[in-house]
Amino acid sequence: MTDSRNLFNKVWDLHACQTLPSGQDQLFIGLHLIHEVTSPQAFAILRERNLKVAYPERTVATVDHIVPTQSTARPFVDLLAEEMMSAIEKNCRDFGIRLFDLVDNRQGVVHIVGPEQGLTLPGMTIACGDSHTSTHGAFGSIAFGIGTSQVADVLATQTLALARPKVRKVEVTGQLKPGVYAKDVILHIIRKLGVQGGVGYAYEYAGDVFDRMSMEERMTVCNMSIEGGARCGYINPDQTTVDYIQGRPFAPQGEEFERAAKWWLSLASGKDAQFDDVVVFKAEEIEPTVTWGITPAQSVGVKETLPTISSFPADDQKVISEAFQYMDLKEGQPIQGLKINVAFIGSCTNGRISDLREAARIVKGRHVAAGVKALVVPGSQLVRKQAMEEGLDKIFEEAGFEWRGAGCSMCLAMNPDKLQGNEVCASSSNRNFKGRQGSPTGRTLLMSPAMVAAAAVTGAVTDVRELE
Ligand SMILES: CC(C)[C@H](C(=O)O)[C@@H](O)C(=O)O
Ligand code: SF4
Repeated sequence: MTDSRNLFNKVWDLHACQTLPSGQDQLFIGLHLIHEVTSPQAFAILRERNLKVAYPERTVATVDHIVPTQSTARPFVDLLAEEMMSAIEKNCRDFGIRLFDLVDNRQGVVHIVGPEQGLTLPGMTIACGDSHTSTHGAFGSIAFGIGTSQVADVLATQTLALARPKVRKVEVTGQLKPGVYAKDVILHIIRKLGVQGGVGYAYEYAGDVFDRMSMEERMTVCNMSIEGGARCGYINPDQTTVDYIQGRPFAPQGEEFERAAKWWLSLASGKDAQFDDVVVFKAEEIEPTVTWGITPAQSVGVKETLPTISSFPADDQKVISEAFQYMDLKEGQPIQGLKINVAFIGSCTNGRISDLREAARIVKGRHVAAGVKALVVPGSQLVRKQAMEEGLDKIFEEAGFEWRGAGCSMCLAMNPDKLQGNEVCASSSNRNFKGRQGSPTGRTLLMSPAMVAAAAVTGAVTDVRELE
């Protein structure tokens, strides 16, 4: 008998304990990841109500947002950061939760660490008090961000009350052009479907382009699902998924692994799988993409000029002109050649080893442009170690980049790494909201790490293909 359910619905059905009177399902959560920003209040709720953590072995903690990337000496200079750090240390101790702290080389950005350690597996439900939890969907899991009170729910019950979203298949067919990366694919999808386009949906990314991608590229795509409004995004598990997981510390081993792998592959949406909606894009139409505005949908191909306000529907014109004003850019101007002040390579979107390799390849033998501050922040301590074994740190440093410790860094600037004044930052991260990078007037241009590298060495937005 063929199963016409897509992966999402198969995995959901397996984890739904019961339907609640509200119409929501009570969903069992296989893996709960926590970090220092959204967990303190949740533990406070537990303490207030005298509750225990139901399955402490199903929660894993790391620290990332507030971690300084230059010196991790304690106590941190920032007292609020020190308070959050001490809180997660105490909470994990008191409630028996595994914590990857700063002296543990498994520490890093939560969405880099889960997959790296083999905690993230296909067919799982994964929750974390962090919107970019969608990253873990790259493995064919249902993975989504939750709010602080839901973090408390998961800690206390290992379940959540949730309404089942619809599922949209987002297909990208054909072959990407050289110089076009996973980041460009997701920026293109968000540009076309909008930041609200995915509201009420889970996205299944399917088609040749995703089939050919490495796990790291798939994570880049799924990471930004939330920026397109989708609750989560996923890619069906295949041999690439299985190969990535094999041998990772928390993954099943030996015969158990073989059994698990068979099951993982069986979860993939079949040919007859049903979807609530299907959209199709052509890979050949995707260009190296750069955001120019204050939402991840406000982007253009590097060879394009910025849009005119009047080309948008009346309803959108206000926010578009607000974007032009904030970014201090003009309608119709080319994006290529726009001067930058800062280049940031890192984050849970693009802070993995393959991202650093690509950026280093562009940087090698070149130098950061005069007046540009450039930093590379590996997503985890293990990514950092791997990069150093490959000599990437030397390539970056010789080119004038700062080589930092692992953390969220300038993606969100809840730590000393911040933009100043109205600096323009070429950034490999995922959000370009007003003030996102730590200065209320700072300006962010999202792009692939290779494009950030190209901008760093030329001092302006540059088509990376011209540096090849
Ligand atoms: C701090 C955290 C709650 C936040 C998120 O939910 O995504 C952060 O990681 C971000 O990227 O904005
Ligand atoms: S790297 Fe950025 S997007 Fe990712 S968890 Fe940290 S702050 Fe959020």
